[in-house]
Amino acid sequence: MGSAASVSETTVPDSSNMGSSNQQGTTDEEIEEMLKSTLNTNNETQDVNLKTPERKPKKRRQAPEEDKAIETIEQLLKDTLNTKKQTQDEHSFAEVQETYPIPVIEPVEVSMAFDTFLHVDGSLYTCFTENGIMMYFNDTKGIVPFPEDWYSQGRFINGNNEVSSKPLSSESKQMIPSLVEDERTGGLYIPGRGMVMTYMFEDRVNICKYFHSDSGTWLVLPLQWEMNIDFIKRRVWQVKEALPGLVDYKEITAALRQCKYDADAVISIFLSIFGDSLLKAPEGMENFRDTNYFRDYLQKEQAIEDLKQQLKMKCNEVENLLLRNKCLQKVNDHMSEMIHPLTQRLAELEIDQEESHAKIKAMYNQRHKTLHGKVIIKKAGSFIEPEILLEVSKITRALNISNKELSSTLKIRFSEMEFLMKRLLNPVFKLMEAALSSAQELEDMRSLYKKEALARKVLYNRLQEMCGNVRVFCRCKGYSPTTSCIILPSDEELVLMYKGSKKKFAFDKVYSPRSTQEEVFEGIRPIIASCVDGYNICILAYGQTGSGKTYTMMGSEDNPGVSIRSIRELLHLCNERPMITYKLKISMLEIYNEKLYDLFSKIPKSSLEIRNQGKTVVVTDLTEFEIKTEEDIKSITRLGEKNRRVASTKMNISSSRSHLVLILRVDGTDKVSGVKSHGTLTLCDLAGSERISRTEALGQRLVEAAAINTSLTSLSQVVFKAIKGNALHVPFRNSKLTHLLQPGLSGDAKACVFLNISLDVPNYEETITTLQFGSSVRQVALGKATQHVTHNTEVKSDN
Ligand SMILES: Nc1ncnc2c1ncn2[C@@H]1O[C@H](COP(=O)(O)OP(=O)(O)OP(=O)(O)O)[C@@H](O)[C@H]1O
Repeated sequence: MGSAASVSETTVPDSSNMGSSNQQGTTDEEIEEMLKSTLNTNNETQDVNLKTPERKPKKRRQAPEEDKAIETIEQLLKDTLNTKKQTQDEHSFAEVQETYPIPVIEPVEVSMAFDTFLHVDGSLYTCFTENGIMMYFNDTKGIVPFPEDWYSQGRFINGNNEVSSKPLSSESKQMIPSLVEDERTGGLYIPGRGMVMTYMFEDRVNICKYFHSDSGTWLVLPLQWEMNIDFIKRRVWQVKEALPGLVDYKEITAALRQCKYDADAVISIFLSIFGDSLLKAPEGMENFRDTNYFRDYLQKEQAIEDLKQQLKMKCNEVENLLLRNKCLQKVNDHMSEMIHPLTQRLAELEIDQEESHAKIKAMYNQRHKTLHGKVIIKKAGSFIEPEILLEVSKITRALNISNKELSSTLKIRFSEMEFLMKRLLNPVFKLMEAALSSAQELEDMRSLYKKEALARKVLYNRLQEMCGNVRVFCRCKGYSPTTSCIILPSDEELVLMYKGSKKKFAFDKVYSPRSTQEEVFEGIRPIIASCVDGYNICILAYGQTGSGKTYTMMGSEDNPGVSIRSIRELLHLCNERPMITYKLKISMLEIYNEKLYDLFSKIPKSSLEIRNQGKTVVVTDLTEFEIKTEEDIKSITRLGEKNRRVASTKMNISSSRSHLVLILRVDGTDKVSGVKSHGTLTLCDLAGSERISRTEALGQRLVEAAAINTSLTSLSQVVFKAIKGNALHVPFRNSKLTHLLQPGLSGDAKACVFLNISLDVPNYEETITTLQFGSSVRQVALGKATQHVTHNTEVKSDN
């Protein structure tokens, strides 16, 4: 804003006028800088004067004293600087002053009164009165007379912010001296405005600062920047709206800053200064008259921002639409692909339809022609209504279509099947070839198997033959070192000592009293296997009562004997040969008093008859049970033992007085070769062999003993001796026992005899009898064993 000021010679800078900070402690550099700036200011003033030639003479003319004073100061400063350069000393300004004291210039009351003229167009001019003529500083022309017509086009403002249509300087002269005396008064040349007086007012204002991150401090915001703050913008706009005559936003912002950003205060100040002239916009600045301009600008800015957002959204939408379009394009392509065959089909159908129409038309025409002879047809009763004809034609068409579709589907299916058949044919051929070769292989293996099986049997029996068809084992019971009469020097020898004499016996195996049931069974296990191959086997236990025959043959449930183990072994062997189907049948009988009793019979004591059937013997009505499992063995033997007649004697109350015979028939059929085999295992627990005199039997017991003796004597003296002597006739029928055992004791069988003896001296007589029996049996050669096999259901036996 313009301000009235007076400049006198006293305002020339000196130490006292440089501001409080320059009074003390100012360095020489600072002083030098200050002096230079003062000089520059003067130079600038001169420059300005040079630039504005009109002004120069006026200034000289107006203030020769001032020029003189300036020259003096200039000279003084130059001298000071020169001296400083010469001495090169860093003396303080005070020292310099001391050395070169500045001459005191008496203040001359030469003052100029400046007024600021504010033109309605918003321009500010500095005016002053020279020789009664109002002059002003023109930026281009320099100092020129104040135009008369401007008086009505603006207002004068003095230092007290008083506004008038006439210059006020003369009126405000009274206050100038007071300002001149004040330390806070200063002068400043403003290009285009001239020399202005400045005064440091103390006032409290709001200051808009910004944070300077480099220095970390708050700095005052430059005016130009401050104008861009929304808060300021709104207030500027408020002022501008109220005073359209104001065109300088910077000026308004500065005023706002001074008035603590109170827009109303600024408006009132401007109004008080410039009056009503600011209420309308200056000519040529109509745009500013539009009070809504600023608001519009803000609104437009906002609108632009909104539009930008909308544009962004639209862009996104367009992008989405493009994507969708792409997808739709794909769908469209796909549909087009699908439509193509359909269109073709439609064209075909249309052709069909046309053909059908033509046919119908032809038929209709035909019918039309026939209608002329309607009477005749009607009479003939064969007239067809056109509607029916049309319906029939429709159905025919539909049928034709479905027929075509069906035939095309069938064609496709046929081609598919043909393709599949072609693919399958190869593997099928390969499979057939493989099956044929497998069948061949199977056949080869079968014949090989037959050969192998036959060879195995032949070899096995050869081995058995080499071992002998009759084997005698001796099993001893009860041993006491004091009372024993027997010594066992080896596994196959036995020495009987009595009254100083020694008798040595040799058998296939001698089992000591410590031998277990398992060990005893192991001795006959190889012979049992022959039964499965179709041989007759006979196992006997011979010995006096209580010598352990029943123990050896039957044993107990927990510790079974030879019979039970043999049946188990047979069962096991049968199951081991899956290529042969076996049937294992068991019967149990006893021979008591030369009579046979079926121990499985439901009617006890029924006597059985023995009949010869060729080379074999058959017991009539003998009960047989099939054995499939071990459980069967247990339950069946339990049943037999239950029925067994047991009579007690003096020597052994649990001793049996009958011969117990178990007969097992093993019938096998080879699944591969069809060969059938028939083997028999006869297990016999003979009755006690003791002498009658020792048992002291009487009555019934004596009859029993006599029967037992008969059968045993027959067994030892008749059968084995006969075999040994190669007699032409063997009297098997002398006793029921030898008759029943005939198949197992004949030349084609294999026999095992267990001699059960007691080692105690009191049993010496009976023991030696048993051992002699065994020895005589061992001498028997049974001849070559014969296998009972049937080839192709034909029975072959070479007895
Ligand atoms: N080797 C042995 N080890 C242990 N105990 C045995 C042996 N031999 C037989 N015995 C036992 O001796 C007793 C008589 O045996 P066992 O009944 O077998 O004789 P036996 O010759 O069958 O008589 P019998 O002719 O009167 O039937 C039985 O209690 C039996 O358990």
